[in-house]
Amino acid sequence: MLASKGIKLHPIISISQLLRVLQAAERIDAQTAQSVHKFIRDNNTFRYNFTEFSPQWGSLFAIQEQKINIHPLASKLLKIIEEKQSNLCVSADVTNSEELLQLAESLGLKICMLKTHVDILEDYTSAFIQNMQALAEKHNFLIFEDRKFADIGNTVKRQYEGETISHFLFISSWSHIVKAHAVPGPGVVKGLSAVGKPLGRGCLLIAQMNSQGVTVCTPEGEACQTAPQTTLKSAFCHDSFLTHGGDLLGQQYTTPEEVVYNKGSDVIIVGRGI
Ligand SMILES: O=C(O)c1cc(=O)[nH]c(=O)n1[C@@H]1O[C@H](COP(=O)(O)O)[C@@H](O)[C@H]1O
Repeated sequence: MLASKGIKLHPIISISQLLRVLQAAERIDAQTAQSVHKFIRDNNTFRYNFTEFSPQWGSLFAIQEQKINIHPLASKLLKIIEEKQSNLCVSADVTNSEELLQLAESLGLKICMLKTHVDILEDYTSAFIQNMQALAEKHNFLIFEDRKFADIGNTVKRQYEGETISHFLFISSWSHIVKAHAVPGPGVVKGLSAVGKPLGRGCLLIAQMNSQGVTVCTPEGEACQTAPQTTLKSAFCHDSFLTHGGDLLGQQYTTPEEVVYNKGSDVIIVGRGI
């Protein structure tokens, strides 16, 4: 009705955010917030074009449907998503290896991938890696080390095969997938490929980060095209984050609806929200 009068509405805050703010300011109690949430859920008249969740909306599923060859690891990921009916990747940004293993044990059955930042672990050891690999095997998920490589080919190659912080990380020896910024150009993929391809590893190229004030945006298609055909290609181009809002350090979240329905993401990454 408003649109017919030339008035365009733009949301500035979601009801969930509003409830969080009111509750934090002690203007409403938890019970009221919960009952409003329930009311909205039960009376939601907005419907997407899709009637129920289906991972087939993702770009990888579409590529697979067209019978185009995809990276074996991407294929494995799709299989896991289908088998487990889960496209959830948990980002376990903890600093203690025991805590990380516990997370992997308790969430393992429900996720398709576990994303790690081993460079923030205070007690990284090779025994920890072996335990993590055993859990990935047991619960059928992929390990995705979020080492965002962003340098010339020769440097990332060395970082990927070795790299020491307090211990040698040897990321290529245990992580099924790693991440790289597309910004340095094809060299970064070539460098990673030299190490990862013989091991059957995959690489996700970041086209654009979600953080506030982000300055670089590589068009997604372009980012993927710069990956040479002969090297390991990006396993998927989209990833995103659950819930609205953010944090005080520039993080910005979006909703599963937005990332799966509107952007066609294959996988949703969720960290602290879990
Ligand atoms: O590459 C990422 O995973 C990533 C890209 C991006 O644009 N923004 C982003 O937050 N991330 C990662 O996603 C995770 C988000 O964690 P939470 O903010 O706790 O959900 C962190 O591990 C970030 O490193």
